[in-house]
Amino acid sequence: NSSSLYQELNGQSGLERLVDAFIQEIAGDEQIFHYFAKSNVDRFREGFITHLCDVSDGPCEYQGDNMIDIHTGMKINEADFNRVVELLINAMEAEGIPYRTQNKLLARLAPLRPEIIHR
Ligand code: HEM
Repeated sequence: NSSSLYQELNGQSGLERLVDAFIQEIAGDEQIFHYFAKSNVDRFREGFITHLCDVSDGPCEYQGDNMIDIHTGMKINEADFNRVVELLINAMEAEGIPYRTQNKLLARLAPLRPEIIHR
């Protein structure tokens, strides 16, 4: 299969729509929103889009801080990590991304978990 995950996610405009839907999910979630209460949404949006573009083999190189540095001090537990994954799945559902494609993206994000929780 020569088509990249980035293409399956409908490229740059698809990632922009996905991250906008993800931000909506976060904004409406009592369990998670407080983490982002003082964050710059535009910066998060740009960084998260570029990071997803990079991990899905798109034409981007994420040059932001690494996952450990960004999430250090947040003390994210497994339940909250899992909730954020759920919010991302909700966003992918809302965007009509096929189940198989959803799972491919989740499989690329799952290995990052130890860099994000208990920091
Ligand atoms: C696989 C899961 C995750 C990935 C790939 C990820 C990735 C990222 C990236 C790329 C950014 C930086 C955007 C930028 O400024 O360049 C970011 C920021 C952030 N992440 Fe995560 N994240 C994940 C899970 C989580 C979880 C579970 C939480 C909280 C429960 C969280 C909370 C935050 C917050 C609050 C920021 C903004 C920090 C700031 O204001 O500068 N993240 N994340």
